Amino acid sequence: LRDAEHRRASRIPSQFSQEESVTMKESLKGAIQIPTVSFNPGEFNTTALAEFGEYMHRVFPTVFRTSFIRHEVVGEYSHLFTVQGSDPSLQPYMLLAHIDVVPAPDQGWEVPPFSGLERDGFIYGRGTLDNKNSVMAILQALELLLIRNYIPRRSFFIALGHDEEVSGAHGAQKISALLQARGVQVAFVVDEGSFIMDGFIPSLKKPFAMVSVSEKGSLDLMMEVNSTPGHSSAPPKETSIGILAAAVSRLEQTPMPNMFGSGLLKITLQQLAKEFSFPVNVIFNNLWLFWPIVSRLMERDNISNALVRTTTAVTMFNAGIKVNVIPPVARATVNFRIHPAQTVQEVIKLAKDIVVDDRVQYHVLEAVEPLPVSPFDDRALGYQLIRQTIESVFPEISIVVPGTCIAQTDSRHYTNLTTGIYRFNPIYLTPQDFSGIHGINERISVQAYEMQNR
Ligand SMILES: CCCCCCCC/C=C\CCCCCCCC(=O)N[C@@H](CCCCN)C(=O)O
Ligand SMILES: [Zn+2]
Ligand SMILES: [Zn+2]
Repeated sequence: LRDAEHRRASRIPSQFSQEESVTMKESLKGAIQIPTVSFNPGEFNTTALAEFGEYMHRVFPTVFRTSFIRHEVVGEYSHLFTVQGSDPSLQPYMLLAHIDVVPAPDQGWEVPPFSGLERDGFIYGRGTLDNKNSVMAILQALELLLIRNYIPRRSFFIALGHDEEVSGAHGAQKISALLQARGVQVAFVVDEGSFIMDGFIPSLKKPFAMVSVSEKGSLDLMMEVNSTPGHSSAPPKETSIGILAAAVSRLEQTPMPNMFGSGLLKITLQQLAKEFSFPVNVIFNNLWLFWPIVSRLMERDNISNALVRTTTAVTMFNAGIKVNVIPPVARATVNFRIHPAQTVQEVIKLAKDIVVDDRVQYHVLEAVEPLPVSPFDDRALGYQLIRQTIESVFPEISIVVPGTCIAQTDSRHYTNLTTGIYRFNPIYLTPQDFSGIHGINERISVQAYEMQNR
């Protein structure tokens, strides 16, 4: 297609037809109803994952029968689509999303977490934000474009992992190795991991788009205390549970150092400065002077605190076998999210220096270093394309800033294919929405989902 024709053919109209709107939201609901839960590394709901594969064929028939799209199943349940563009001189890019979700017990939900029910303009359910919205929106947009005779100029890949929530070892890692073996290099990758932030900074009323150009590392550290079991009627002064509880409490009470001065956060705030009125704009423009006060303020809130330091979350604690038996062993697992200015080894040392108890043994279950910073200057193709796309789809958004993703994403498995790794979901997110991710009442507004399909 010539350029003008191509532009005409490839454009999705700003309004979807009534029928398209209904189809797209019903398709998302159907996806939520398939419980593709990842429980532990290597422990997935394989029946649901297989069903999800069949479901995609059913709701996106055009994607699967288009001659210039190759579909491959990788690692049994992950999916790789290669969409061949008309201009082979352009380096391809890649869109990522994941099919699996974290578990969701029914308690506390307004509607059952795998019902996909709609209430007051929202679709509820596990995966509506993390991350079946992206899986479905990417394929839905492609389906609609293909129906409108779209042929892309630039080739691209769509990689849908099935075990992101437990490591990505069977999905993303295998897809990345497969593409590397084929000699593929991509211009950039776009994954989940950031949003249009709405209400995250109290003095900023206007939402802003944050594209994550880096990602915190993580460390799952299991701490173990052993003690001699015996009759609880003649207990020792401290049990393994007591010793471990004290160690864990010291970790919780002693936050890791504030790293505000090192890293991207200063750039994020400087770029945001013009969105604020006096005096915050002056403060953000002069962080060399005001950083001590700003870094203190950021510590007050759980989300902004996660941007200034390595966080410590005690997520598992197991001990005891019977009420009248002194417990032989107590184990706790601590999940650290490592600030990009620190390393795994530094965090292990800091943890040991805080606990200072040689009765505690440490076992590293999983460790990932923080990710490098992807380019976000004027010549960075991926960043600039994402920025321009945000500005055109959301004209009311006046600023796009680079940031750091506080969670982990599958994109970390693709550093062998590109240096341009960007994390952004085109959705408005409030702090309340954020609490639904891995929490209760995860939901997406029908309107926001429709926008994600543009
Ligand atoms: C001054 C700016 C304030 C901005 C505040 C930023 C708020 C951050 C908001 C959203 C980030 C959410 C990211 C959602 C992605 C979730 C991905 C995820 O759950 N990944 C898992 C992977 C586990 C892999 C096994 N180790 C995870 O990180 O646990
Ligand atoms: Zn996710
Ligand atoms: Zn998640």
